[in-house]
Parts: sequence; C-alpha cells; structure tokens
Amino acid sequence: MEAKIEAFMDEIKVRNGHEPEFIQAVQEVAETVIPYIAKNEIYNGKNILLRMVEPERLLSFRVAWVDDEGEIHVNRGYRVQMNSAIGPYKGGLRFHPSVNASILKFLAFEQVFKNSLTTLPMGGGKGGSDFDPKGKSDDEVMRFCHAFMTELCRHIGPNTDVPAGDIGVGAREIGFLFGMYKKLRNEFTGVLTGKGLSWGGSKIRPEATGYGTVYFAQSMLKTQNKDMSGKTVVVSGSGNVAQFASEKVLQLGGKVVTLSDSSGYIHDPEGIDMEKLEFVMDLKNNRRGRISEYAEKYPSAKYFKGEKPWNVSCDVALPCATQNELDGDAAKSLLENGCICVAEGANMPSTPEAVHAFHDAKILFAPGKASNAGGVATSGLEMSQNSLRISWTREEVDERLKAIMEDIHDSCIEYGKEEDGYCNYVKGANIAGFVKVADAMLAQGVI
Ligand SMILES: NC(=O)C1=CN([C@@H]2O[C@H](COP(=O)(O)OP(=O)(O)OC[C@H]3O[C@@H](n4cnc5c(N)ncnc54)[C@H](O)[C@@H]3O)[C@@H](O)[C@H]2O)C=CC1
Ligand SMILES: O=C(O)CCC(=O)C(=O)O
Repeated sequence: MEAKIEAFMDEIKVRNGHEPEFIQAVQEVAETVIPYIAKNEIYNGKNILLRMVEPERLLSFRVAWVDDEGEIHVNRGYRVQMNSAIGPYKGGLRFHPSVNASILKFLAFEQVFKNSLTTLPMGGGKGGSDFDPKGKSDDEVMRFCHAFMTELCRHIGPNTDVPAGDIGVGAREIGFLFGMYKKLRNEFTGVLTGKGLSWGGSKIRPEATGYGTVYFAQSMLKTQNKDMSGKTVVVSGSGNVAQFASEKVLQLGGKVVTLSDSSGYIHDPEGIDMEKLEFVMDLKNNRRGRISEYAEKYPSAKYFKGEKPWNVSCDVALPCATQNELDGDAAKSLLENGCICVAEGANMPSTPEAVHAFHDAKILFAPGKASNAGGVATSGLEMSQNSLRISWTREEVDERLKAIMEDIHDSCIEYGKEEDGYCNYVKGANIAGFVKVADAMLAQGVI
C-alpha cells in the first residue's frame, strides 16, 4: 500500500512541483483514501483520485486599480474551480499578500471534501488575490473589489460558482463585490454568500464557522462524557472564526485565555469575557488594529510579540488563524501541558508532524474540513433561502447548523473508527467526503 501511495504522490509532485501546500493537502487525503479505494472494487481502476486532484478550471487574471494618491497598482486575481460533481463550485475568496496558486489549490481541494461532508449539494472552489487590505482605506478596498469583480463576474453565477469570504474578505468586501456583480450582470441573485441581512444574507452566517467548530468540539468531547463547561481554551487568530469560536466557548461555560494575529499573541489568565471579546471585535472589525492593543487595555493580559499561543496550558485548542500555524513542537507542547482536544477552525493549521503527534497520543483531533464546515454549510443555507426568496430565523438556522455538525461528526465516526475504538477523524472526514463525490463522478462518466 505504501508503494501505491508513493507512486501516486510522485505523479502529483511532477505535475505540481512548486506547490508545497497543495502537495501537503493531497498527501493527507491520499494516505487515507488510497487504502479505501483498494478495498472497494467500484472505485478501482477508475483513477478517481487522480481526476479529483486536477482542477476542472483554474483562472488567473490581472486586477488593476488606482489608490488614493492616484497611483496605479496591479494584483493577480484567481478562481480555482476544483470539482462540480455534486453541485455548483462553492468556496471563499482570500485577499492576502501570501495568496498564490498553491495556497488556493490546497484550499479548493479541501473545500471539495468539506462541502461533500455538509450533506448539501455544493461542489468545491476557492479564489482570491495577493492584494493586501491591511492599511488600505475603505475607498481603496472598494476600487480593488470592483476591479476584481469586473473579471470574476464572467465566471460565476448562482448555479455555476458561488464565492464567499475567507481571510481578508468579510462583510465590507462582500458588499463591494456584490454591488459590482449586480451592476455588470443586471441581476439580483444569490451569487455570493455572507451578504448583509437586508440584501439576501443569512442570519448566523457570520457566526457559523466559529460556532460550528465549537459544536464539533462538543460532539467530540461528548464521546468521552465531557463537555466545554469549565474547560480552558487556547484560541489562535482574532478574525471572524476566532471571534465567534470564542463567543460560543463562553456561552458553553468555557474560558478562553488567548487570541493572536500575525504579529503575536495575548494571554489573559483571567479569561477573555464577553466585554473583552466585544473590544476585540471592534478592534479587528472596525478599527482594524493589532491584538497587542488588548494588553494595553487590560492589565490582566500579557502580549508575546512574534510568538504563537501553543505553550499556554489548556484543555482544548482551537487554531483559527491560518495554515501550518501549529507545528510538531507546538503539538508536543500542547500535549505536555494536558490538552485533550484540538478542533481546527482554520484550514490545515496543523502541520503533518503535529497531526501525527495528536494521533500517536490518541487525543481528540478534528481536521478543519470537518470541524470548520459550519461556515460553508450555512452559506449553503443562505443559497437555499435565496432560491426560496425567504429568510429563516436565527433559531432555525442555528438548529440546522447544529444538526449538520452532528451529521458530519457521525460520518467521521462511521468511516474513522479504528479497531481499538479510537476515532481517526482525518481518515473519517477524508473517506466520507470522498465517497459522495466519487459516486457522483462515476455516475457522470469520464468528463
Ligand atoms: N470565514 C469563514 O467562514 C471560514 C474561514 N476558514 C478559515 O479560517 C481561518 C481564518 O479565517 P477568517 O477568520 O475568516 O479570516 P479573517 O481575515 O477574519 O482573520 C484571519 C486571522 O488570522 C490571522 N492571521 C492571518 N495570517 C496569519 C499568520 N501568518 N500568522 C498568524 N495569524 C495570521 C489574522 O491576524 C486574523 O486574526 C482561515 O484559515 C480560513 O481559511 C475556514 C472556514 C470558513
Ligand atoms: O462559505 C463559503 O462558501 C466559504 C467558506 C470557506 O471559504 C471555507 O470553508 O474555507
């Protein structure tokens, strides 16, 4: 089996040699899915996984825009349309200087499995730009978003491809993007999710990724007759996912003691309560400041410049910032300090070494494609509401979100439980996600 996986990965590396994040994401899937294919006759000899790792379409385009001083800038825009076997392409847009084809292909590939797990009819895609919204005025962000959409609008549509937010793309950017799409296409449709409530958005969408991550962690803890109440929780990031994961932990009686951004982290041993979290939300969403300001405002907290929060002792860790932010040493430190549960809010935040360490220690570990699927699932619910031209209450959406997260947890148990009773959620999520997409691809023939 090892030789089979190696031969497959060799082929992937030849074709995608300069794309380390994409290769990392494919390797993790290959290790669990290739042995499953070997045992299941219907998938044999069909090169299904080889077809799944090749994007159906990869678009790259120039985005030229003018800053407040009148200077012209050029960025690169992308959309990776990875797989549409079970529904229109669906996945976020990321605006960050690190964005390149490798990062977007890894995200789009993960998205295919994640969207399949949600039980909703959504294919997988991802897009974005190397544009950095940090330090830009609202007008500059608007001009960039408008320029980006003048090209993207040709390739998306409510039944074709439905983008949403990701790092650097929140409510403000979705508004600017939607406005330009509507103007150019002369249609008001659910072409983007994460919209404002008065123009087609769904209640709970902003909260959904963070809330869903904590619902998933609750389901994992429940398998050991434990829950979030009284747990000390380390959270990384301080953006959309981190904020609402923290809020849900507080609502469930847990104590959040850290938050971070790309410059460092804050540790508040007294706990980040709702009032302090509201300060962070205003700091990050409106004033667009740095997390270090938290320690200036609250003397109970200390700021650690240039560091990550994984040395802080905790019961539960929720990495909610970005890919590969938690490496093997960080995992070791979490384990030594008593961590029993890790649920990824971000996409692929744990390196392969960290994942192996968690599995060797047999702690509860959920990969992002399972635990952070609540965001895109609620985007799917936004699409349904748009199609029906109705709007569900907060309670209705939250109930559906909870049910979907429980369903995903059940699927992971079904495909991931090992002989000794330990659940390998990585294996469970990969195989459960694969089966639905593979079956659809088989039914649709070689295209
Ligand atoms: N927004 C959503 O609905 C979903 C987001 N995700 C994932 O969650 C993660 C966070 O996304 P959002 O909260 O939406 O973005 P955001 O833009 O609201 O926040 C991103 C956070 O990550 C931090 N960050 C960015 N680069 C970093 C770095 N190099 N080192 C340390 N911190 C860094 C930022 O300071 C910020 O706190 C990403 O991995 C994203 O792909 C996953 C599923 C859905
Ligand atoms: O809501 C969506 O369509 C996208 C969410 C997303 O980008 C993700 O799940 O990583």
